[in-house]
Amino acid sequence: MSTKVVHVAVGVVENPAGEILISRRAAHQHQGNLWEFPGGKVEAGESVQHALARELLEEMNIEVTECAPLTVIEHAYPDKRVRLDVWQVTAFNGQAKGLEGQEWLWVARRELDAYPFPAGNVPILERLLAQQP
Ligand SMILES: Nc1nc2c([nH]c(=O)n2[C@H]2C[C@H](O)[C@@H](COP(=O)(O)OP(=O)(O)OP(=O)(O)O)O2)c(=O)[nH]1
Ligand SMILES: [Mg+2]
Repeated sequence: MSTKVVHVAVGVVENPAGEILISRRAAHQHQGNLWEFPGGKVEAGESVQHALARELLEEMNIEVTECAPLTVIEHAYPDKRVRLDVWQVTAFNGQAKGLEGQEWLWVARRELDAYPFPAGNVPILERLLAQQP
């Protein structure tokens, strides 16, 4: 396996109803068919916050206006290492849309564990479930 770590900006977007935005990875993608928090690779020379804003706009029509770092997770899949730089998006403009044709949903926090996510997401899910009032 390559020792290169893929740096990924990941957004946990919460709406005023307290629901969280999840989307489904396409079958052909790495960790295909699993659910994810929208986001994508940080490009060379780009800040994580910029990548987060760019990816959420490109994938979900969400314009980030307020965000805060939540956690950073390093995970090695059999074929790829990732660093998930996870941000909580607490304010945004725009209506969510699957701009890449992907399925997406607003989900109540306590229902997040009903959706299959990549193994690297386990610590994020634990954090979010622990945060609920
Ligand atoms: N966006 C996102 N990626 C995740 C999550 N969990 C997880 O392991 N990943 C992994 C899967 C991929 O290997 C990588 C993200 O890459 P990506 O395919 O979304 O990147 P991208 O949006 O820039 O897409 P592309 O243009 O390269 O196809 O991080 C998650 O919750 N959200
Ligand atoms: Mg992506």
